[in-house]
Amino acid sequence: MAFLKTSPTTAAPSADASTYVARVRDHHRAFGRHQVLRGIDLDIRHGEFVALLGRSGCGKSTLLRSLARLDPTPPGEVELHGRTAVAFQEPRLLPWRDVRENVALALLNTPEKGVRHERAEQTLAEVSLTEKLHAWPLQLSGGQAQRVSLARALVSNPRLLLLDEPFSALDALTRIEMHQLVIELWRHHSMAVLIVTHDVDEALALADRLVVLDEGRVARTWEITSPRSDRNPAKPEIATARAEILSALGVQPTPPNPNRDPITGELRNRPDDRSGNDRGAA
Ligand SMILES: Nc1ncnc2c1ncn2[C@@H]1O[C@H](COP(=O)(O)OP(=O)(O)OP(=O)(O)O)[C@@H](O)[C@H]1O
Repeated sequence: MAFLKTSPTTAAPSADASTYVARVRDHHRAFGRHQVLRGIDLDIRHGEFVALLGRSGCGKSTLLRSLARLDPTPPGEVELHGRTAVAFQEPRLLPWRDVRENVALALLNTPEKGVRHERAEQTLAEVSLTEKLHAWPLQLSGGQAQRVSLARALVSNPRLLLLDEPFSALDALTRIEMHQLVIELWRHHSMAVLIVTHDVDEALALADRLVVLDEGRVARTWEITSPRSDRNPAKPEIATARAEILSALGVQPTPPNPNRDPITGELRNRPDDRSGNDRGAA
């Protein structure tokens, strides 16, 4: 049974306009004489969850900004079929607006204030923040602020949600909660997601396809076919992909510890624990 399929191709399989939400073709981007993107080819299909990895400074955020239309892109290089929205590592909330207003501000094209507020309230309920509608951003925890940021991105019902290292400032347990939340939101909204992350395990836990950038191009992609509930890093298939991805990133892989809980990261059995509590029925 193939849990995991690795692909040596340099780009995603091509798709026609009805199947992709974004198509990037031979995309270049330079800052002065510094050429950052050198011919990116990437398709993102509707409803797909893609993780973008690469060494620091390789151009991940630059590509994300092109997809978000935050930077100018040459005609034909970045084609989008549907609305995009972005959430960044820092929640970037306006401190002088309450939580509901921060989310409603993403609906500037909706003239009726009551409708904006109603949609903001619905989206904040999806991220379990109904009780914080009238809180100020400074009163929120880091995880709550990031939930507001997600709600602000989702309220316009994007077809492509772009996440730029959204969880890297959060503690381990909050990150796990946020992973579960993002998967729920992704399923519920039937949108595509592109997440930029440095964390290979996060990418393996979340994404259907992992894309590694190197020297301004797509160096390699991995298609992950196993269900998310079955992506234990100790499994040989996942461990192999992990090692390949780390190698593509130029990192010496460390073997996964079979005694470490894949979800919480905690050690389940110490080496000297001979109680057999965790061995199950023979
Ligand atoms: N507005 C800008 N002006 C000049 N140089 C820029 C600008 N934005 C990005 N760069 C440069 O482009 C390169 C790629 O930056 P980018 O932020 O896309 O990398 P990254 O892969 O997201 O890095 P990291 O993982 O560290 O966040 C870097 O060398 C960066 O200094």
